[in-house]
Amino acid sequence: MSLVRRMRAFSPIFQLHWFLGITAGTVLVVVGVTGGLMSFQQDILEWLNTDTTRHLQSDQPRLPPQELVARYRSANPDHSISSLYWRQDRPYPVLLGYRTPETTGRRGERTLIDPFTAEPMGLVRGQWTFGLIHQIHRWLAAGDTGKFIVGVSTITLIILSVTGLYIRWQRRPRQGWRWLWPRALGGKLAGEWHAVLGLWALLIYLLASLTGLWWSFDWYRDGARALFASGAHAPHPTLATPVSSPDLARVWAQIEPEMADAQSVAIRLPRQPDAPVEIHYVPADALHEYADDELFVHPATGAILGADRFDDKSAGDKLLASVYALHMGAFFGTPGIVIVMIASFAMPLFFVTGLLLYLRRRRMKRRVAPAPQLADNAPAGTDALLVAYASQSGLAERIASGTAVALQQGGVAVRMAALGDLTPTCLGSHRQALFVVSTHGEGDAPVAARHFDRHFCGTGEPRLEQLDYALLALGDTDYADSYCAFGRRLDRALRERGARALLTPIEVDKADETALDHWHAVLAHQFGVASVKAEPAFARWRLAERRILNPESLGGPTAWLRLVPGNGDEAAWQAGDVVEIRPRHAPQLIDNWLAANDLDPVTPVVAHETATTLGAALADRQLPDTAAPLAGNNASQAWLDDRPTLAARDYSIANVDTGNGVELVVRLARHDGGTGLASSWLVEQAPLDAPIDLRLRANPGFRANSDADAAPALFIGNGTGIAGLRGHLQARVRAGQHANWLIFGERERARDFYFQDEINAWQADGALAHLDLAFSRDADNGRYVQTALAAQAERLREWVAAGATIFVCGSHAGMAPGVTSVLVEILGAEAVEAMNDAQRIRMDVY
Ligand SMILES: Cc1cc2nc3c(=O)[nH]c(=O)nc-3n(C[C@H](O)[C@H](O)[C@H](O)COP(=O)(O)O)c2cc1C
Repeated sequence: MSLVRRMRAFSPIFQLHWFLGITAGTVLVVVGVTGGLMSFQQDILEWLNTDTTRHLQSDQPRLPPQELVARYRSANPDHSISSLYWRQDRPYPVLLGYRTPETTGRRGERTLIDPFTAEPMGLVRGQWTFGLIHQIHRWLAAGDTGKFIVGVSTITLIILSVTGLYIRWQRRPRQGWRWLWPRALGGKLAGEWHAVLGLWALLIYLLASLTGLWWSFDWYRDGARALFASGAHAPHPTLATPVSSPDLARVWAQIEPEMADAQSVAIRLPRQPDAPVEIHYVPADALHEYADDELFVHPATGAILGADRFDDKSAGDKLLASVYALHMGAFFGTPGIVIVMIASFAMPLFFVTGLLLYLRRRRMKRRVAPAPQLADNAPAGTDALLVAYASQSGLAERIASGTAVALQQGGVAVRMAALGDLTPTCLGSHRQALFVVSTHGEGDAPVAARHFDRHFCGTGEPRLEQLDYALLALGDTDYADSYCAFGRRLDRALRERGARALLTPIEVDKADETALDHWHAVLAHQFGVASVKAEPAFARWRLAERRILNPESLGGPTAWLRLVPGNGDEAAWQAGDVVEIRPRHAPQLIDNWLAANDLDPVTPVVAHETATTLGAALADRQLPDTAAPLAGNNASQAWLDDRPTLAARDYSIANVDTGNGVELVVRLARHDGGTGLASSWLVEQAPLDAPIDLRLRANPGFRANSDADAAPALFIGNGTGIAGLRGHLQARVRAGQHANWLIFGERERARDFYFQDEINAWQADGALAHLDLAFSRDADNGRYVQTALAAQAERLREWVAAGATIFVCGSHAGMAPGVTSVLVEILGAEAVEAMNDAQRIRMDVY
């Protein structure tokens, strides 16, 4: 079976594993720990009672059984003795079974007596505790209900062991036996330890649970007997002449030589006059300490009437007689007991590491970049204001959501929806709507709204005469031929259907704040609310680490950066998300500009609600070529207030959220006039620890959709596009999703293979099923990622057929259109369109 097919089959098994682990885990922890405590019960009891049992170590001859019985009887004339049991391999009292006229139970009463005096002995210390531990282990100290719960949890342990093995097998690294060993040490690898220790403990858990069921369910015991018992038993002799009172002295005289070096001896006195005395003893060379032989002895003469020896049993009977020894590990001697004990005590470890893994998965799934939450206050029918958005990289969605929340807080009933989730008919049920949409590709709608675009813009039906609307179109004037093309198309289509514009559509070039302020202001006025601005603020982060990834590259330097939130602030994101960073001018540049304009850098001003100096405040403001002469007391402040802030730049987050901040991959942008403001600041100028104004943003077009987790994934990207791909790959590798295929391209393998070690390690561990590299300037491999993709047409078809999602990250110029045309060529335009509609092609291109 190919890897992708295996991955598809794998998911339900994974779900079952964690579901059972979470639900039955607590019971298994209790059963495991109590089982572990019982492993050396005998030794612990002896140790606890050393003062009362020390004399039992003596070499003095012990009283023979008949003497013990005689003395006990004289002290307890109304006790009818039924059995004697003693160990000869350790200092332990004799366990005497008896019945009194009041005894009702089948097993009768038991007491411990001194083997030298027949005086009663109590093993007081610890006995009650172990009794309770035993109760909990078998019944959770809750009778039949507890017994049933333990039984079901034991079955669960079997399923957990088998599914765990299957999961580990599916995720095994390709190389040799390395999957039997954790990849590295460390706290973050809880999952690795969970899997590998689980693998080692697997046989023990299977053994303990398969044998443990013996005591849980009658049907299991009967089934095991039906399966393994031979049915052949030594005949239980009956005496021709009944004996009213056994002659224990004769019996013992007959068997004593055979018992001399036995580990333990049990004598059961007959309850019927025609029954023999039964002797159970464990010979010195027994297979294990529960492999006992049985003798039937004539109660009057001591003659041996028959024997049922462990060695003579069939293999199946031996197995059945060894269930307890197997369960305890005693079947394999002391090392077996120790191993079972360790595995039992390790049960909480599996539960805790499993729970951590589960919580981490949930956290990774749930964590979203901060966006205002909209309460559901929309009444049914037409009265709610519809706020519809179409967003590729999250900006339109965030603006829509901020607008919706602010309006709602101002008392307006609001319903928010993605445009792609609406039908034209659905629009017909609203009287008022706001549209916030961006344009992507070459004048296209964001991917999630393309279906809507095809069916709405152009048909003219149904009519929307009841609808009043306002529209915010996001775009970029660098796309001169298609500036805000989708927004304009939508506006035209709405008007053609008879909808009325509440205001002239507002177009926003490169997230321009002035245009956004205008949008917020007119809406506040239109709906009579105080303010509609609800954009999250930039937070102060810190540059913690920076490394150049491509020293001596033919292209510009590309830096790997790690930024951490300041003041212990919380930050959370999902793979695929982006950060917006507001850049800063180099201090030297500001000094020069201030000097050229004859302004005093230390003039006190207020910026971002903080008192500071003009020089510091200008760091994130757009600087005009020249400043008009400033006069008057408050001139500097008023002038500063009019200076727009520098536009924020988007960067794909290159790592999964582990609480260590965000990682970015930034290339120094070069153009005619020099280097890019933001990139040169991040790559070259900002010193370590420099403050960075940063805002996290959900990136809906590039996050994994809800089905992508379980499906195979193909990652295609070039240059700094590795950032967005790496975030996803890390998330999948951590979640154990190994059906990953990476196609990465840059200039030269020797200098531009970013994250080479990490990628190679994934491949070696089997976490990356395929890796195709395309280095355009390499003599032997000179090609682009789209060429590398075209060369794998067959595999592409197979992966897509298996449900793969395709993630594309990197340049909009060349790479993204090139990849799209190869996809169309290999899969067909219709299939690509269907994949887009199903959100199985995820794009983060720039
Ligand atoms: C690959 C790409 C293609 C784009 N194409 C256009 C375009 O054709 N016309 C336009 O006005 N803006 C275009 N833009 C700019 C986006 O519309 C603009 O960045 C917008 O703020 C994105 O909003 P969103 O994050 O909600 O998708 C493009 C942006 C990218 C990254």
